[in-house]
Amino acid sequence: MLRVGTRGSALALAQSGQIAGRIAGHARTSVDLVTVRTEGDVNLGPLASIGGTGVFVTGVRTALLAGRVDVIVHSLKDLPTAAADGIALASVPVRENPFDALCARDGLTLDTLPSGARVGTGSPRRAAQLLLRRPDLEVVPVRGNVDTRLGLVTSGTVDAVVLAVAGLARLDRTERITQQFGPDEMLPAPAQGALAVEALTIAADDGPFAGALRAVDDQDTRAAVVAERALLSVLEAGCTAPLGAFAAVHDGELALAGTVLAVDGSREIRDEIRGPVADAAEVGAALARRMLSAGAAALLAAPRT
Ligand SMILES: NCc1[nH]cc(CCC(=O)O)c1CC(=O)O
Repeated sequence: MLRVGTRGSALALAQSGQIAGRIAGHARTSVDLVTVRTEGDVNLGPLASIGGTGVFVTGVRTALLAGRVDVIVHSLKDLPTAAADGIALASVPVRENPFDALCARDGLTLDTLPSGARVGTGSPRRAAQLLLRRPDLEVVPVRGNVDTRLGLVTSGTVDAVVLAVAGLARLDRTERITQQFGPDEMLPAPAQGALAVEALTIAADDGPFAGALRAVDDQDTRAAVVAERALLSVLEAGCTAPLGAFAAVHDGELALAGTVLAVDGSREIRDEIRGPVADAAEVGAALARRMLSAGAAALLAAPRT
């Protein structure tokens, strides 16, 4: 039996159940999904005021450290960049669609939304990139799960919301997408669309599920998210910073694009780099240093309103 710790949201259950089934299949065993309620699920205040996205992770990690579960599954973009003592990133499964999508009323797109249209997002990164291209839009802060946000469009509270394609796909809601953004329109959050499977370090190296965890690990996805998260970490930007990053492996080479913006979309520092897949962390750090030379720190330090 593989005991899998996860948050209890519909999205978390959908993605944890799927990857747990793959790991258990390799280990020829069954799955017990153990749901953990976290501070981020209970407290629906703005994320920045309750300790950032780390609030989703701590409770689930506690279950792992206490031995109540064998592995835990998170959205990798919700995982703080700092490593946790005794816990290993045992597996990074192949990433699904990493990009964001507009889910608007009446089939509207970023180009056809009327001036003053209300677009719901709680993400400074999404807000800044929307306003960079359409300063005439009104960004409305929203929180809650994927269906809650889609419901705001249905009810007419907002004209559109921006959500990760991966989350919409895992919940079978892609029919609500009116425009998929490419990297030129909106760079995703570091590691968006990727999952993280964590295990105790000793178990990841040598436990009964070590082989199965290695079998579902995808090296190209791991290199891409390592580069994206190295950029985030060297820029010392938290999860609420207006920062986007996207890396992919092409012909054996890693290509990474990054952006840092003023929250109101009035300024952007954007750059791209290529480098060896084996040096993913250094590729991300090198791009971060270039962006810092171009003035990124001033944008990240700007007061958030
Ligand atoms: N911020 C919450 C969150 N964390 C992970 C996803 C799903 C997409 C993913 O796996 O990155 C979402 C929803 C969203 O951003 O639309």
